[in-house]
Amino acid sequence: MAFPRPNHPENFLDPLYDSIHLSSQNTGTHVHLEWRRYARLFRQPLRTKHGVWDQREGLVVRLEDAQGRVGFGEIAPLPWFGSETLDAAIALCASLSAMGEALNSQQLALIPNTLPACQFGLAIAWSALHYPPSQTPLDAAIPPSAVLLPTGETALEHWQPTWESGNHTFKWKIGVESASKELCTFQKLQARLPKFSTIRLDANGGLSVADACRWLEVCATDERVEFLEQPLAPDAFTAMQALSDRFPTPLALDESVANLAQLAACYQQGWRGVFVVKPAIAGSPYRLRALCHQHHLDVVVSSVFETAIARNFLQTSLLPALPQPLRAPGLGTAHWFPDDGFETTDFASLWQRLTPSSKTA
Ligand SMILES: O=C(O)CCC(=O)c1ccccc1C(=O)O
Ligand SMILES: [Mg+2]
Repeated sequence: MAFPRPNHPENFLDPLYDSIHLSSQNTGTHVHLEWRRYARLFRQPLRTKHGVWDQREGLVVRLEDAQGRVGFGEIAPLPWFGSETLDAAIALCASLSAMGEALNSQQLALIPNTLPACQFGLAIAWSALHYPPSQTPLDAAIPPSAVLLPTGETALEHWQPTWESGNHTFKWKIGVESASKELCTFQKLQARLPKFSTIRLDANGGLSVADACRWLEVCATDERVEFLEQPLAPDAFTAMQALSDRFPTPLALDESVANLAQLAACYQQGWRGVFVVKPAIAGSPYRLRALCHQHHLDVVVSSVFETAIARNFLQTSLLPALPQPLRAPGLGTAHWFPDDGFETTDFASLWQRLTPSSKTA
């Protein structure tokens, strides 16, 4: 069983479900929470409009119930993208773990929407308690992930191994240097990428309307461009609607839809383009799944550089539960890290290597 069924007690994190079913015998079962910090250096820093990022920090969480069952989860906040901070996540974990025997599914279901990465991380740990993580998705065909290329000219030398490994969708960051310089580099990239590749351009909200138009004019002449992601800042929603009406290349929202409330709001305001969703910072994965089905959203499930714990959940549980057919997920980021042991699917051994939180908090 890859994903809790609608109607199943394990769907407890759905607030609607909770209000109806929290009286079930499940509520009384207490769990014990522990968490440990991790930090991973990138092989090379990632440059985006938001700045230079050189280290991914997060938490691995571990739930154990009275029967000795164990489930691992991961809290990987991205504060510069609008999620809570790592300190806020640690404070929540400290307060939940201090509850001792009083901690049960009800408290986990009450994590506020201001802590979306915590909602996600503890939901997947709860799920893993009941359904041991599998290594393979059960029912759906998951296309190979898009692979994130280095920013700038370095991309020109880095796409080939990806192509040879069978991933033909590339993602490239723009909006970092001047549009003229980046358009020039893009021309070289266009000349080198094979005919049957797919290109995603991600501006991280960093373009002016004028530069976005220059990019979209170029994109219109290259059918390999799948979409232009977040050309303008999130507050320029109306201008992005206007751009998407004016040019043939689809636009995708990312920063604009960092959490579930923003995702629902953009849909309500009429966005029918692509939604790049980062489940690890969006909130409850059950509510995310429900929203995607309810509105038939055109989503790309995207990485926030999580470890194998969160990524395994995305690949084996969430992706198969989303509306099919799927766009290529944006989970091709593991190659950004050296061989540091965080890509293992032996979560217990990963946990063992981390320092207990009493020594770091
Ligand atoms: O979506 C992908 O394909 C890769 C992930 C990615 O680009 C990303 C990773 C971490 C933080 C922000 C972003 C982003 O899409 O802006
Ligand atoms: Mg993006």
